[in-house]
Amino acid sequence: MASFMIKPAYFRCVVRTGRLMNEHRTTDTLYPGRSYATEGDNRVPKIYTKTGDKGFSSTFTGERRPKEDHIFEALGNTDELSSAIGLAREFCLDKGHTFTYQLDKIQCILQDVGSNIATPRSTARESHIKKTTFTAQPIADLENWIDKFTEELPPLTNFILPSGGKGSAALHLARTVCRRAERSVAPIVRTGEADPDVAKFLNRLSDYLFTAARYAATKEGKEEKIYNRAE
Ligand SMILES: Nc1ncnc2c1ncn2[C@@H]1O[C@H](COP(=O)(O)OP(=O)(O)OP(=O)(O)O)[C@@H](O)[C@H]1O
Repeated sequence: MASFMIKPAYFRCVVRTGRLMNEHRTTDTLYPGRSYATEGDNRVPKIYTKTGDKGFSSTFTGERRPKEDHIFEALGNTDELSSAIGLAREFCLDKGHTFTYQLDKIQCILQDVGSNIATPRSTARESHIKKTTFTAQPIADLENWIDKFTEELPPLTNFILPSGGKGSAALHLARTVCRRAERSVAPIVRTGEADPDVAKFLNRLSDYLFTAARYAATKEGKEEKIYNRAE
């Protein structure tokens, strides 16, 4: 019988299923096609299944694809993005920035992004689609946060170089990873395999990260380096 457990590995495929041990665990790491622990099963599950050793892995729809498939590329980039945001968040927490709750929320949304990418529409059943639907609300949230930051920022008059303190520089780095995630998601969305709002979210997220980086530098009173053309 198929059942599910938590796997704290690097990519997190969010599966909302009635078969979960705890219904509220909607952002846990769950993998399709696995034999997972069920309620009352006290065995300590192993993190490795070895099923990926030959260079193939599974989509949420159960397809086996080579690890260099554009789906795993996009999943890896999304995962890297969440890690980069996690690091930036730590630096921002150290400085007492009040917007870190937004980074928390974004990391959760990135789980949903991953779930949507991991569920190619061509092989998805209705139940898969239902569990991995991506909504447009997070895009509106990002726009709202960007607008609020912008109200407090000096206008942009020069090219800004990644700088402005550790939090700011880390947010800039996350922005560049976000751009890569966006590039890798583009072909998947174009072929109709993932939701267009996923691409839209990533596009808006890089603007958010840019603005948040500037905001962090401003609040910390740190100088943002600007581009100077070499004479
Ligand atoms: N190299 C990778 N980059 C990005 N995503 C991956 C990669 N490998 C697997 N995935 C995705 O992440 C999910 C969980 O990763 P996991 O490491 O469990 O996969 P695996 O390599 O197939 O299995 P195992 O590590 O147990 O042999 C997979 O089901 C797949 O969707």
